[in-house]
Amino acid sequence: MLKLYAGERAKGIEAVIKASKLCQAVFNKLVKSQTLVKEDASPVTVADFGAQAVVNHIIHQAFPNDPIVGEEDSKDLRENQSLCDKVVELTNSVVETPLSTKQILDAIDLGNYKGGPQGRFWTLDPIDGTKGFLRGEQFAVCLSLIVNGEVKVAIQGCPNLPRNINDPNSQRGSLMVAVKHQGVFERSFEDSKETRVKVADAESPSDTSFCESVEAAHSNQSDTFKIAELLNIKNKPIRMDSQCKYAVIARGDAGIYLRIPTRADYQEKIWDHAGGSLMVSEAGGKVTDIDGKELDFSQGRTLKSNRGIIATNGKIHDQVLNAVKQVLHK
Ligand SMILES: Nc1ncnc2c1ncn2[C@@H]1O[C@H](COP(=O)(O)OS(=O)(=O)O)[C@@H](OP(=O)(O)O)[C@H]1O
Ligand SMILES: [Mg+2]
Ligand SMILES: [Mg+2]
Ligand SMILES: [Mg+2]
Repeated sequence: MLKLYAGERAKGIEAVIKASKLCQAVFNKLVKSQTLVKEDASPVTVADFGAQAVVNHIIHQAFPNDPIVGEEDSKDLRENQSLCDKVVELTNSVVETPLSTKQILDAIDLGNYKGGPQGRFWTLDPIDGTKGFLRGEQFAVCLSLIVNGEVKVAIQGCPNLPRNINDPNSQRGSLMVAVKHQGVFERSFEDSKETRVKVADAESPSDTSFCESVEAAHSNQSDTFKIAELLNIKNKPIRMDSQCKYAVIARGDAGIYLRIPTRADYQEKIWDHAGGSLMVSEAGGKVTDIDGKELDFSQGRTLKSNRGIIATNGKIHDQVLNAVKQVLHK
């Protein structure tokens, strides 16, 4: 008998592999001047648009009734012909049948769904960690399926992630695949052989290391320093862009991922955390916000009822949560 969500899992893998290839192609011939800067000061490149067009097109063909909550929209492309032409060329280099400009812009805008508590929808971050992507470091193509507010399927392509975190020269490229109640698996982009992964065994925070954003604006690094000190963590933090941090927790490379808000008014986006939270919980870990509340993906495009993120191997979650509360409530 076919497993639950087998079709969604397979299509998701196909879409994320194609989008990841597009991102790598852009990186290899990237000209910095092609980068636009959005209002929220996060950069967006032709690869973000192209990857969203590819994934949305493939998902929409396979599941025409499913809405999509995607990070990007086509507004900037509709106002910039040369940028638009580049996105069209790139997209058509990875899809099977060439698409018209209109089809590509419309595919990008399929990502305009508002989300919410009922029914099923996909959420896509075509490139998470755009800044890492531009530096040739970590980024991820993140796609998940949410049903009645619960994340059921997560596919995350991490083209630059070393398979062995302690060996930067080890093979790069990790594709993480999780389905609720079916575990989380890692594979390469070329070979479909999957290996089940699980979180680290550490019983105490001091036996592990923590990871956090490269960008000080995304997580308060002076607070995380104090939290690590309180938990007696001697290892240096692993600073890494993107949801690759969740993959690192799920694979057991680190025991803690902290994302401590730097501004009271920032609402985390669902596409930045949906896939990662399923991966970590399916690997045996735990993900909450900094108040210990479960992440609530039924609130629309953002996690408006949560503040910040704590992801751990599970066993040490309460200890980490207590330390976070102590430091933040001082
Ligand atoms: N102020 C603030 N606080 C928290 N998060 C923010 C903030 N501003 C932006 N973002 C989101 O951060 C996403 C990238 O997260 P990372 O963990 O990769 O950050 S970092 O690149 O390591 O700095 C990034 O995702 P992408 O835009 O997909 O790269 C943003 O959605
Ligand atoms: Mg962005
Ligand atoms: Mg993101
Ligand atoms: Mg993004």
